[in-house]
Amino acid sequence: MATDSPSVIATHVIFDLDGLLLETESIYTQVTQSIINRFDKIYTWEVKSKVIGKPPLEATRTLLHELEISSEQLTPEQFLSECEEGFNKLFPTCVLMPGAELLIRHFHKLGIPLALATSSGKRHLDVKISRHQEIFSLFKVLVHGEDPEIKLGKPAPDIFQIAARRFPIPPKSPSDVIVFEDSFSGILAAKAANMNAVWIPDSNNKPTHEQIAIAHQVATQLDKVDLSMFSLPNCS
Ligand SMILES: O=c1[nH]cc([C@@H]2O[C@H](COP(=O)(O)O)[C@@H](O)[C@H]2O)c(=O)[nH]1
Ligand SMILES: [Mg+2]
Repeated sequence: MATDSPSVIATHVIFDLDGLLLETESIYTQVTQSIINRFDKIYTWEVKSKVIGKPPLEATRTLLHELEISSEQLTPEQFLSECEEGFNKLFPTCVLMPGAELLIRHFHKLGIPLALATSSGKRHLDVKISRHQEIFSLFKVLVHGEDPEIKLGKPAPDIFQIAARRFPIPPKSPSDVIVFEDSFSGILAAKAANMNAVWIPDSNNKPTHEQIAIAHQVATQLDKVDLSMFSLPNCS
């Protein structure tokens, strides 16, 4: 029988980190551009949209391939090591994305348990959240990209499945989980985990119609997501 009421009743939430909760993507862009300048390359959003969300080595391989920089010119490992100086200087300064704090506190008040699932390595994760300890203390689970249980990074589902398993009381089904992501790799990973995929792409990232159709919902900002489709009250 047809019904207007939503069929999903979400009980658990998993958030991505970079570009979703924290404004770190401009830092990645700035540091990357400073390194590829010597090859006369530009880090466009067309390239960046294929890179974001993947674990560091995989992301760097994609980057160098897309920019046609050969491993004779620069290896992925050399690139990552050159990034460290800029990352160490800039990550501690990163700020929360608009709506992030409001939505996190909204779920917390509703008693919905929260997990963080980031492709970022452990040390970078710690530096990024160092200025935001209070808000990240509301998360029950933190999974970073170097977790030994992760066999494959996003767009594979591993990181979201691991995060779901680690909740003190895990969800009864993956379809009870909402995943919030800013990258298309992350949306594919959430879908592969059979979870609800909510996409908040960067305003510079122009998703195709085919990509939009894959997400359960696409919104411009975290506090503008319509939670009624998951049987939850919206942020006021
Ligand atoms: O311009 C970039 N943005 C993002 C990444 C990669 O994307 C990850 C962000 O993952 P997430 O959004 O899943 O936290 C970073 O750790 C990094 O591996 C990158 O390499 N370059
Ligand atoms: Mg992200």
